[in-house]
Amino acid sequence: MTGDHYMTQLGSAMAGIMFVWAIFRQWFPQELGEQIEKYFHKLVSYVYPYLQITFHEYQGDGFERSKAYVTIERYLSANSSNRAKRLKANVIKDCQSVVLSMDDYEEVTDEFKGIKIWWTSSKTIPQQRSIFSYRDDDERRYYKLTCHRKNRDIITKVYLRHVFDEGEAIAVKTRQRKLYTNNKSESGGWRSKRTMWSHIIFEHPSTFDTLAMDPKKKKDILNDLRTFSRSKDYYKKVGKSWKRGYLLYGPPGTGKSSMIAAMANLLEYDIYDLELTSVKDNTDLRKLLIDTSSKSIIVIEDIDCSLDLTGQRKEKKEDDKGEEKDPIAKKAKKEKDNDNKGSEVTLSGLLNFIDGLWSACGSERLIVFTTNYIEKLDPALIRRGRMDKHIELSYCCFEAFKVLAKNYLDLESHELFATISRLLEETNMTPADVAENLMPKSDEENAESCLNNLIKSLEDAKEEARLKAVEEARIKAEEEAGEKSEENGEKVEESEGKIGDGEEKDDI
Ligand SMILES: Nc1ncnc2c1ncn2[C@@H]1O[C@H](COP(=O)(O)OP(=O)(O)OP(=O)(O)O)[C@@H](O)[C@H]1O
Repeated sequence: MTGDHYMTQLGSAMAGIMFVWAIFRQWFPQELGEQIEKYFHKLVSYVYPYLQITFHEYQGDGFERSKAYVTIERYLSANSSNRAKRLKANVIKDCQSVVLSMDDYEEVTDEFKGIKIWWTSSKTIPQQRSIFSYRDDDERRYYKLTCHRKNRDIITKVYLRHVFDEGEAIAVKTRQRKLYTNNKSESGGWRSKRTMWSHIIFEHPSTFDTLAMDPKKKKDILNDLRTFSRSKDYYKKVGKSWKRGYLLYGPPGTGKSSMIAAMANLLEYDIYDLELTSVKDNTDLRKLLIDTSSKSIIVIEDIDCSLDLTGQRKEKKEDDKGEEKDPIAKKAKKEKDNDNKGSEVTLSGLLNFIDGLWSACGSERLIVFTTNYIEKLDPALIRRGRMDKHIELSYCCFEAFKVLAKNYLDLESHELFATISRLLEETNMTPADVAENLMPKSDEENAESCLNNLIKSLEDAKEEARLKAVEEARIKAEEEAGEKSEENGEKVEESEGKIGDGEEKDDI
């Protein structure tokens, strides 16, 4: 019999004796009972110098699994399950991977700073239960930690912290990331209708490797993001909440959404895609903010179109039919009106959302605004400190094209690259359009034909731009000519007027 096994057996025997004693204790006079207990505990501590800590899967009447239990489960799965003889398999991430954990009544050992720790998995089964009422979820599982009592302090203060930290780190690595969006909740009638987050699994393939942009700019953004994610202590030291604002601006199709996905993939954050027009008012906005988690990116796309944030509300359409008499129809109309009523979020509400007191709840968050028209935004909204980094995503340059050629055609160089480089300098084309041209449309197309397609499109775009410029110049010239002839006309009238005046004078 091994020492470990002896320890477990002895532990079980002690627990058994305690159980029997609890039944018979009532038959003993109180003083005698206390004496027996005192000496029994002395005996236990003499023959059984171990400390045991139990972590139950469910606590009290709770329906949610205890966080400590789940974290320990993850820690043991990663650290000790290879030593357990019987394992349970849990499939995660849509059948993409399997996580193994200890099966019931298994025991594994762990070592921490030279100290041995035993972990056992067990379960309690309710006593009164008919065969028909048996359900697997009636069982209540628990983990039991056993260690030598002399190590009590280091185990309770240091080892358990280590287990929880490691378990949480594993959770971050293995969790399925989510893409949230806000919808109006239908429950509770129109009075309590408020926006709530709903989510799907986030699986966007965009990364900084696939993002086509100036490499220097890309490196700068990567450094900024990595520094941010490592700066928990720094933010605490300077007294700032741990969040950072990014403003992404540029024409449609230059990669703003792709960059947000790449950011989330780099930092392993969730995304909250906030549709401001569906947010009822500032209170609703605050509630949504409170419901976001740490390690996330809160995105407001096309912020310039989201709301009229200058303080003016869109005029409510008047119903021409007049007051509704029927109470049911009246209520339905009221509900409809309420639904159609535009968002009442104001600029100050949004500013509060970004950097007010409430914005500090939760931490490690990026707030990203995107716009096609930076000049339309209120300066207060995008000043540094709120939107810490302004990133312009622009038309495709040659360096960005090289990334796309590598992604789409597996090409690092080609004799046509020189022509493409010249044309990209002369013409504005978005990375989205370049990518579309590089994508083979049939089995007959190869890398060279795709490059030729791109060249043709660039030449067409160049010609289109030339014709547009000529047309604009013509219109401008016509306008100027019109203005001049108007001016001349006025001058002639003026001078005729003067002559007229003179004639009148002469007549007098
Ligand atoms: N910089 C880029 N790098 C790689 N792919 C890009 C880039 N820009 C655009 N694309 C491609 O074009 C598609 C559209 O780009 P994306 O939605 O990111 O642009 P956007 O700037 O967010 O546009 P919008 O302002 O209309 O929302 C993407 O799916 C991607 O395939």
